[in-house]
Amino acid sequence: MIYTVTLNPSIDFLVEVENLRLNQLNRIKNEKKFPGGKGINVSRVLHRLGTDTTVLGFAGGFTGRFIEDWLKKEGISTQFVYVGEDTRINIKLKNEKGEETEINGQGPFISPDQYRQFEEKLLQVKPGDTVVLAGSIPRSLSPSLYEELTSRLSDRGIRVVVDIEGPVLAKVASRRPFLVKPNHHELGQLFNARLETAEEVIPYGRRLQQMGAEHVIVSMAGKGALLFTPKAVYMADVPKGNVVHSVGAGDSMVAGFIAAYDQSGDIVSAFQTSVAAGSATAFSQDLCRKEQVEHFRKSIRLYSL
Ligand SMILES: Nc1ncnc2c1ncn2[C@@H]1O[C@H](COP(=O)(O)OP(=O)(O)O)[C@@H](O)[C@H]1O
Ligand SMILES: O=P(O)(O)OC[C@H]1O[C@](O)(COP(=O)(O)O)[C@@H](O)[C@@H]1O
Repeated sequence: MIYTVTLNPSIDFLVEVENLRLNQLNRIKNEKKFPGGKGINVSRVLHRLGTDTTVLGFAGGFTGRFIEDWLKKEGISTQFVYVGEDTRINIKLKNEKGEETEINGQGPFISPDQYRQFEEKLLQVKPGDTVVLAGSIPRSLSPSLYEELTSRLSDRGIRVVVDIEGPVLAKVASRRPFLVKPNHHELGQLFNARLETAEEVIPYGRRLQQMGAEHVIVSMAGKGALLFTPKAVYMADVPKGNVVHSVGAGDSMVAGFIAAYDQSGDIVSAFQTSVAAGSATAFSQDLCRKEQVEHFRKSIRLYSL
């Protein structure tokens, strides 16, 4: 079973505004609401790809109910711990030029007792299961929580995948997760470097892997993606297409990789599916669908570097 952890879920409020002007009234041209948060997106894509998954995390108020109801309708099992304040709403704003601006909320307060309830549920996982720890850690919880959970779970034979930005990423890498997936900007921030090209990314991807992560995927939006395994480095082209909204594209990569690896045990082929899923989501309003992933997968070329 693949368990995803979203400590800070969200409703993603996608809005399109033409000629956005500050200090004036703007009207929305198109709007959509989706359940969001990295682990939740991973589970939604896993489910679409036919892989069993359970969502863990915290949910509160009317926004928390919106997410839980949506997942239930899609047939995805959830084990949320309920909290007193509302789950956050994240604004994803797109203008007429296709530029995307994100404003993410802080999220509700989690009490020590609520955290204990969550941990009890999480620690029921068994050797052979996969746990995805993804997205920001709420301010009321320990910033070292991902590192601690990665060590505890990995030591028990559980495959741990982590998607987090900031200094926590380096600390988590040293606890030997199965996979980490920063984008090139996040990787650059970690090492205080400006990374734009694959050549620039490669030494830093290697460094992150040498810190302890078994596999590293570095996505570079429309410029391709890199996979670092213990034996080799691979580069993938991304398919060309019209980007509708890239929210959840990175999460779809994580889901595509896990779903394909779960089925085939082949890392390189899983990377191909991962890129196909990322791009299929970027080319969609909501997350990708299985047929799209299968379609794009065929056109992705891989190079061993
Ligand atoms: N312009 C684009 N064209 C094709 N694919 C894209 C584009 N932007 C994003 N993607 C797909 O989404 C994946 C993740 O995008 P990226 O922006 O790097 O990550 P994140 O969503 O984590 O910030 C890419 O590897 C690619 O597969
Ligand atoms: O927990 P964070 O870092 O605030 O990120 C949450 C946001 O990330 C998302 O999961 C999207 O992530 P990606 O675009 O990187 O795949 C949104 O659904 C959500 O609003």
